[in-house]
Amino acid sequence: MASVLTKTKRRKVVFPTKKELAEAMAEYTATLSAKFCKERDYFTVVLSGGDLISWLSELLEPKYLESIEWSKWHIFWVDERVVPWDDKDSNYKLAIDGFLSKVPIPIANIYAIDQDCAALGDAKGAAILYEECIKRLVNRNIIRTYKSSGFPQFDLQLLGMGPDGHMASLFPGHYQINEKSSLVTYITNSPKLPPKRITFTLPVINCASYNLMAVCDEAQADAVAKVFKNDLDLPAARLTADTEAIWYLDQAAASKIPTPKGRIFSTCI
Ligand SMILES: O=C1O[C@H](COP(=O)(O)O)[C@@H](O)[C@H](O)[C@H]1O
Repeated sequence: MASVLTKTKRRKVVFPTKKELAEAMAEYTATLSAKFCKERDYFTVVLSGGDLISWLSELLEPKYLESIEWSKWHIFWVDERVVPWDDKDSNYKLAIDGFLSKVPIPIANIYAIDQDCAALGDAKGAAILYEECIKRLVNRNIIRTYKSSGFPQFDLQLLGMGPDGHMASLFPGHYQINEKSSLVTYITNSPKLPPKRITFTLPVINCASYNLMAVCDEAQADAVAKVFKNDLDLPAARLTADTEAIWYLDQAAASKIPTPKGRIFSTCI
């Protein structure tokens, strides 16, 4: 598969509180769910780990729980820690406990890291099997492909960023950020524990139709400011999308980005 870089501009919305950010993220997700379920009968959603999962609980409000066509959702992970499924560090466990067990998405539509590789700590094997899983779903037309490139195109990815500017398990200064041909790669010396992880590669991440990056708290403010100064040493600064790459920030996370005076909500390109 040839590598692809899309060029959608980065946009941000700053919310006064985390709660308002979470509400907007739920509304954004529900709107896209309606669009894609209507257009193609499937909605492919990619989750990350971290704080994001707790914010997703806004989707458990009755207005969403009752209206979303959950049976059409297909769930993937942008990155996963290579630990047993029931380990406290597992992104799968985090999402199951905090969100997926509370919505009627068919279990067959939830595509976790291979259970045996996870239990054995086999990062390379897990990456190979996850890539094969994605390719099978492309062949079944559950996942679309990006134009003529053959790269998978997910409908919506919900992403987070660490204080060092990592997104998914693509870390600053680590070679995985430069991978151009694989769909899924792995790392065995992640600077953030646990050390073994698998991750979508940048071309896959940037092929998604919609990428929503949600970041809260002051600990991330320096990294957010660097992203908005286009410091490409930070993997998160390389985030684009086919249709929209949008950053949802709370005021603390956005506090070091210079903004015009007197605006609480700001949107900039
Ligand atoms: O390790 C990880 O960190 C990032 C960021 O997490 P956050 O708690 O700072 O939001 C997360 O997006 C990624 O999926 C996870 O594996």
